[in-house]
Amino acid sequence: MYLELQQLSVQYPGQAHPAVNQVSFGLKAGQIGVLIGPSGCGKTTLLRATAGLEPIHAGNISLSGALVSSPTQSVPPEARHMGMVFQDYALFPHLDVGQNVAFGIHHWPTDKRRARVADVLDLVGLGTQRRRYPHELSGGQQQRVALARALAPSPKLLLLDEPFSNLDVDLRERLAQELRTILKEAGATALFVTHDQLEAFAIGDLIGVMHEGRLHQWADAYTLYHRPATRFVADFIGHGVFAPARVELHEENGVTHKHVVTPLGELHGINLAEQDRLTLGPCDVLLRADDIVHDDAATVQAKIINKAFRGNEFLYTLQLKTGETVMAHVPSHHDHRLGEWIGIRPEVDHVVTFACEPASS
Ligand SMILES: Nc1ncnc2c1ncn2[C@@H]1O[C@H](COP(=O)(O)OP(=O)(O)OP(=O)(O)O)[C@@H](O)[C@H]1O
Repeated sequence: MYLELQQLSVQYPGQAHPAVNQVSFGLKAGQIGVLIGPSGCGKTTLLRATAGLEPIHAGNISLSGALVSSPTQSVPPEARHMGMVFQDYALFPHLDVGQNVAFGIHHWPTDKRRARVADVLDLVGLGTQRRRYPHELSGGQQQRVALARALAPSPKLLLLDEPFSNLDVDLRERLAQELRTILKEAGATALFVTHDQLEAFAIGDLIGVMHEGRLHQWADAYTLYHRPATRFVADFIGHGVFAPARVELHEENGVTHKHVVTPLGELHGINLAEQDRLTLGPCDVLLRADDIVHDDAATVQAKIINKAFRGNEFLYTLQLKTGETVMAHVPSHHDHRLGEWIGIRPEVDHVVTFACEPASS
């Protein structure tokens, strides 16, 4: 691995619990990793430890085969050759765009420096803005200047901490796509922190979900969504609910299968690898909004108790006769009223179950 964190723990003085607790993951050169999790889960602390800005208490961090952090050894931040981009663009207001971008390479020979500034400004789409000052630029443009400045010295690793959080939602989504393209073109290895899933999905090759200092899962977006390793990940990523269910044996044509009995009916056709993972008996099954199909012919009826228009579809919150609540994505031409009963059936590609948890009061 190019960047490797092993059993990393960081604890602030006077705090009862570590802010980062035994976290391990790796990135290959050129990969983009994203850390996502609720406020206070330890994302920024992990990023700062990687940059060498926080001492670590256990474990180690290595970059490009060299140890940069351990409890007894720490390469100073400036010697790690990492670039950083934060949410406040931190541009120098009295320097123009070109001078801002040249800041980290001021010791380079003039010709080489000019060429590099022009290259990275082109890369971020600001090739014609070199002479402008930060206050003459939009927030999105300023953030691209900050990115160009961080990329200019060709850092070994780029660290980005919620760089778009001061920007409006539309711009954030566009910049997230652009950022991925720019980083891939630059061949940069990057670690990005956000609390926004869409941003994480748009940017990351690998995404780590953190909660209370722990890394619950480190995987690509598809796996996080379809194979969440913990209840926390299942809950945090995507819309869905846990419904009480039972894994039972079922015989058909002399062959025994496992199937899952849910309040919406039985989930059949579970592939063999998935069946192996299922333990017989009671469980909670994850039902995502896209696992529930609206079907007038279905035997299970549910009452619409909430609906949110999302352009091409509605997100309906539905209550079953048995009292459970599920969610469903339904094409937006099926515009039903609140309180109406509609037919639904499960169409689950990946069955995800967890051990039962007592219902919270
Ligand atoms: N300098 C500090 N001293 C003591 N505790 C701190 C310090 N910085 C952060 N913490 C605590 O460490 C934990 C992790 O904080 P951190 O800022 O890493 O979380 P985060 O996931 O980045 O949150 P956010 O999304 O709100 O920025 C929190 O409980 C926080 O209160």
